[in-house]
Amino acid sequence: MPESAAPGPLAPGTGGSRAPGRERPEPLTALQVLRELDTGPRGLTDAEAERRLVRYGENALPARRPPSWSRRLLRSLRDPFTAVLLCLGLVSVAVAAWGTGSVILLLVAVSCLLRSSGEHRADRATAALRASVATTATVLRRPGPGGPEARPREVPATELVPGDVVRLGPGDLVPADVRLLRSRGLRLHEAALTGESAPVDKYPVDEQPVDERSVDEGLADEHPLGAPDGPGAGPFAQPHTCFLGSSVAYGSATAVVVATGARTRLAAAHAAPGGRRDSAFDQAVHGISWTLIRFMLLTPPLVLMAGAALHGRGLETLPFAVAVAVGLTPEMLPVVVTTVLARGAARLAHEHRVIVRRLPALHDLGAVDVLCLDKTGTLTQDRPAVVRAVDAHGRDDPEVLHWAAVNAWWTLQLAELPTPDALDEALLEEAVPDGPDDPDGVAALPFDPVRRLATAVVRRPGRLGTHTLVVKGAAETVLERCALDAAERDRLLALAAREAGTGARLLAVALAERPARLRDHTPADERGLSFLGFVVLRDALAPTAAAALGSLADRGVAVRILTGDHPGTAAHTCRELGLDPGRVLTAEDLDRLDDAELAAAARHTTVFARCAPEHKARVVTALRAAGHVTGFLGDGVNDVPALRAADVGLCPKGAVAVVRDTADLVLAEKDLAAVDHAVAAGRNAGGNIAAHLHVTLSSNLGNVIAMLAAALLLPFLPMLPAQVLVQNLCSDAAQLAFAHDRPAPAALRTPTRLRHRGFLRFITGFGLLNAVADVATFGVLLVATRSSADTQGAFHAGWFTENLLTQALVMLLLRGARRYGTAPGPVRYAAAALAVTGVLLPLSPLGPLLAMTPPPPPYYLLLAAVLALYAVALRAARSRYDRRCAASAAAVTGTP
Ligand SMILES: Nc1ncnc2c1ncn2[C@@H]1O[C@H](COP(=O)(O)OP(=O)(O)OP(=O)(O)O)[C@@H](O)[C@H]1O
Ligand SMILES: [Mg+2]
Repeated sequence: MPESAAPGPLAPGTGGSRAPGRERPEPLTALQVLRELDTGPRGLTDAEAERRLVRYGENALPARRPPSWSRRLLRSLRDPFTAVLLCLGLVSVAVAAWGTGSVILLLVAVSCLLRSSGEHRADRATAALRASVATTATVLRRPGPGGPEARPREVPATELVPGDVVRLGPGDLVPADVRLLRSRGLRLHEAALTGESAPVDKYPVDEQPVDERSVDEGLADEHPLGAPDGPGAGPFAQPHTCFLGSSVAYGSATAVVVATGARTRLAAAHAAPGGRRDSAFDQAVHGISWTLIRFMLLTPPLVLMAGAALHGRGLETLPFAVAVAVGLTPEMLPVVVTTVLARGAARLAHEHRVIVRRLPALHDLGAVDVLCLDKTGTLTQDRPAVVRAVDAHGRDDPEVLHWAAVNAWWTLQLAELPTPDALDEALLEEAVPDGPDDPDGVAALPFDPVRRLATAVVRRPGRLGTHTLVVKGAAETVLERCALDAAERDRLLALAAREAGTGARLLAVALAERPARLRDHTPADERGLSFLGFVVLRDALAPTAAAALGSLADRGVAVRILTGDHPGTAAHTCRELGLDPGRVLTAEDLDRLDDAELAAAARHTTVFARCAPEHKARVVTALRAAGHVTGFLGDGVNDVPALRAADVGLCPKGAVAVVRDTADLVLAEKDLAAVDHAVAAGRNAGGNIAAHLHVTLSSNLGNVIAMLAAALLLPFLPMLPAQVLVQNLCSDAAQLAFAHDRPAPAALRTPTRLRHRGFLRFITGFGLLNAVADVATFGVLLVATRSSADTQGAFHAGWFTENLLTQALVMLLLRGARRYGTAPGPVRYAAAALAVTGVLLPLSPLGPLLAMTPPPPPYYLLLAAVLALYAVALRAARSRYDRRCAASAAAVTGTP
């Protein structure tokens, strides 16, 4: 292979270096590109592909490789709490408060280490499963130079090399940067590259651009998704090149690989594909974090100013102020979150073969209260079988099946689809029309889920000068294009509805004779057809679908079915699965509703039929806008926009590549019951994270308020900085138990959702209650330590003990007995250990080291009384809170 064939200068195919000075350089023709890459239309030989793999390396983006340890550690520093802690640590070091500084930096280091090891564990747990659903590419390769014809073959996408000839079909990820050689109705999703959400037309250099055609000949009204990208939309605006990071929305193509791995445009642009909006969890945690961080940043200056104004203290209070701010931080939050999610993900992978591709999605899944599902391939097996074929009067007619098979055969042959569509496969199982008396293919427009039609143009033997258009597709779509009067059309629609009502899938078939021509056939030609009949097919239910729907209902997850199929078929499938379909809304109905009306309708509608991809996404968006955390489970290329729109996207094992790449969770077994396990794991994780946050922040906030009050009133510091930090270390260690907690099964029966505002109200209320207990102790201490020799030391020791004991009480009482039952578990043990530490540490040899003196014995009696009162108040407040929550949850959710 000549040096000039290196993909660098050629990729991606503008030939720009040859035409300096010209505005839009003429792109190389397909033939020139093949020659430059030293390959041919039949692809590379196996030996040559191997040589090039050694030379160019694996076709993998640097960003996709698992991150190194150092990178992981650095990444965990980006967490806002960790960053603030780090700043506080540096401030302490700057004012030479070495003790405070080193404790804080130790906290940061431990938190980062624990966190990265959690992530590493989760990655390792899913690595093998990931490999089992890795992306493959359909490539043409030959055994040797003079050997037999090249055959399309699946290889892992990482093994592609420049010069490989690949085939692309609907739902495929573009596996590298490729130049188109041939294409049929190809449209790509380039959203991950350009942000443009509408699919973009792509065509080889030598062909007439599809967008010009569409204006000329009426294709524009066929594609409600809008006009394609114009020129000048950045580095990805090249109609004849498809870039890594995009995926095929419609149509098919044969293309030659021009650049792989790090040499692709995507790698050069340093873009990470598939960036998504914040999920419900991200938003909640983000909101809470920033409120707290504002508080934290405010605390030290407040303490300093108060100290200066009231007691004439100077900068020497800074370490104390910093320690108080640190006391407020839930510094173990990132660790608890990562550990909880990583453990949940590892267990799901191990026990139920579910791959969690984005860790926070697990928490989101726990909060999901509406799950949208597509029908074909998710609830059914997507292995349709032909039952019969009927003519316009419902009589059996083999001719209909024959023409449907002709359409399937020639769209498959001419569109060079890597894999046939399931319906086409079913037709071809009945008959392969490639005998000498069968028609010969001329052109094809493959099926796409927006048009819901596939057309083949054929030449029939003995009919010179005419072409036959063979059209098959959804009943309404085909009938609309037939030359029929309204009454006859209605009669046929009713016939279709009757068949669909039995759960059958339908394909309508129609023909048209047209004078032969050289010019391309377009959708505008699919008019005035003569109707032939229907092919009736049956698609069996997925064996575990009914059970999965049942358990979702038990868990309080409302189910919505969004399908491209006929409303009758969808409703019947629902009934078979034990779900009441109610009134079915069709895409036509949806188009008449504005967003608000749709959100209202989505509350009561279970089935949405005849959905184009955009309709599915619209329903999901409407549900989210109505306040539901919405999941989407789908398998086809028509599900991609909805998967992107949902809070959590899931897909079954058999999903097309782009869906597997978009989904947050992949079920690696063809077993829908795994969804139920995943939801339970999500709620488990969400519940633990929420419990941790509630407990930690309420007691932290209480402590800080009390500490500030004491700092204002006392002539000495209420606690020394070292004491605050040690107390903090003890409670942090105890908090880690939340990462290993096991909620009671009762807690997994409802979605777990963290709401920013409700949460802040909770911690303020319980924080104030905690502060009241602290201030009461403060009074008790002043009385008890009055006669002590070392008043300050005894006061500090007394308060240290009280702080840890209240914290232990909060851990036990605030996480909710209902959610966690009364069985002993990690949190109980941790709380007990914390209480014991609180009592014994000031009495141990460590006490004097931290400048603490044992308080007088009567103090413990008084403290016991304060704690008993506090426990009673805490219990009562928590029960009241639970009752109010239950009432408002019922009012908000209703039955969506
Ligand atoms: N290969 C095909 N050729 C012609 N028509 C087809 C083909 N595949 C599907 N159709 C028609 O288009 C309709 C919609 O198909 P689409 O793929 O959008 O949804 P689906 O697979 O039935 O449903 P779901 O969205 O639940 O997966 C089908 O009901 C069928 O009538
Ligand atoms: Mg599907």
